[in-house]
Amino acid sequence: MSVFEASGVSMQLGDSRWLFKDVCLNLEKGDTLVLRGPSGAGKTTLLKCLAELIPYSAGQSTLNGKSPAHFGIPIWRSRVMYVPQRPSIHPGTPMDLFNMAKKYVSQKGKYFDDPIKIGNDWNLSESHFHESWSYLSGGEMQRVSLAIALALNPEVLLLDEPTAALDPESTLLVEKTLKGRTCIWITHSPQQETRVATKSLVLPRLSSNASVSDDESDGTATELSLSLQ
Ligand SMILES: Nc1ncnc2c1ncn2[C@@H]1O[C@H](COP(=O)(O)OP(=O)(O)OP(=O)(O)O)[C@@H](O)[C@H]1O
Repeated sequence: MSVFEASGVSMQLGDSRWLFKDVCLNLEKGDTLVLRGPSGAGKTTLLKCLAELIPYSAGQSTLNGKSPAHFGIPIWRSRVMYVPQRPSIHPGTPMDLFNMAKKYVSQKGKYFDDPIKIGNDWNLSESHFHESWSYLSGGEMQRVSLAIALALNPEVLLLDEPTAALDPESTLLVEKTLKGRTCIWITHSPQQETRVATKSLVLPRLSSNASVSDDESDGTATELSLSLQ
């Protein structure tokens, strides 16, 4: 059985144009599905829909055969976790965020990894996790956020250009760590797709002129916030 399945996922914009229509995908354990397509095709929006961070027009997803309603939306978001390309700036330190997020995702038998250990593999030091977010560079922030998401051990990671801010060396280190994680991975790099994909999906651009903000969060989207947008 697939770990994660989505079928018929569609998003119609306010002026009735379709951003994407009837998206179907499935992930077996350990799959990396690369999601690519032109800018504005709706890749980020699709990941947010799959994480149940924003409402969508049609379609459904299941995790281990069970619907978001079965888990409840906050638990779903902790199991099917969206990791934004650019994390928002948070108050406090990355470890404050990790400790806060742990409380939200805590379930019986839940196991957490150490984000600092993960970060060490990516040339980050412990101090990066204990200083204010605002002191981190873009690339440090991206790795720290990703390390926190990994340490929370979601079943499915929804990765929005997870190495976009990284140099080539860090990119390869992150790819190595992510190998074997069940994930959907947005990238614009064909080379990266060749390295990481076990399957691919292209989202075509249906709507050429979408302009409304995509911030339709229902307000509870970010309790966990690695979905921190
Ligand atoms: N609810 C909405 N109403 C209207 N437009 C929307 C809505 N949600 C998203 N859009 C628009 O749809 C487009 C798709 O945005 P999205 O960020 O998902 O694309 P993308 O494929 O990830 O692009 P990129 O590769 O540039 O990151 C954007 O123009 C966005 O503003």
